[in-house]
Amino acid sequence: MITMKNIIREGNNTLRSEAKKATFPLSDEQRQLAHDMMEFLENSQDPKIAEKYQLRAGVGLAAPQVDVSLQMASVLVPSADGEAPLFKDTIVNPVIISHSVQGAALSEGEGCLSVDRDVPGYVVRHDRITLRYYDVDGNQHKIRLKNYPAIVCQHEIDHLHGVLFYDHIDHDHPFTMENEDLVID
Ligand SMILES: O=CN(O)CCNC(=O)c1cccc(Cl)c1Cl
Ligand code: NI
Repeated sequence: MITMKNIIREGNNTLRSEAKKATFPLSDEQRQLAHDMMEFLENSQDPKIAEKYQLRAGVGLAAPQVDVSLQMASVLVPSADGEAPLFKDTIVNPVIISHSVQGAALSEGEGCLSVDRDVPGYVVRHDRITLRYYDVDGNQHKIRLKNYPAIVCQHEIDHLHGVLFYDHIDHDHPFTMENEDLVID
């Protein structure tokens, strides 16, 4: 199972590299990694398991964060009411093919398992995206996401291109937003 010791931190070059595009069929090792990444997210969102293994909670995890330079990220965005997740899948070779002009940022800012410090500020992203990706079986998907799930997928896609959330924060005006941009609770 993946635990915090498997997650690389700032200073490791893999985190700032362009991850390699996956080719299909994925190797057994790559399929196992996808399983392990999703399992980590489920574990990290279970208070008992997270406490037992000292896991920081996450709603996404990208392969570069476990030192694998591959364009693959698992996303598990729970719903507020404990029903079906807002989005759950492992996205391979994801591409944002269109997006809203309107931006959005989480009111709480963002955090990252690869960044061992709080970096306050609004991370302004696209509020709505059309995402094309492949699942681990090589099936192509084209989906539209908005608000929280859209923001999480953008955070993960950034990891595949060596970008970290605080790269988007304007450190002179960390909590300034354009008029039309949304602040999401
Ligand atoms: O790349 C994934 N992580 O670093 C896992 C830890 N961070 C989060 O779960 C997280 C927290 C807040 C906002 C966003 Cl957008 C995300 Cl993604
Ligand atoms: Ni992250």
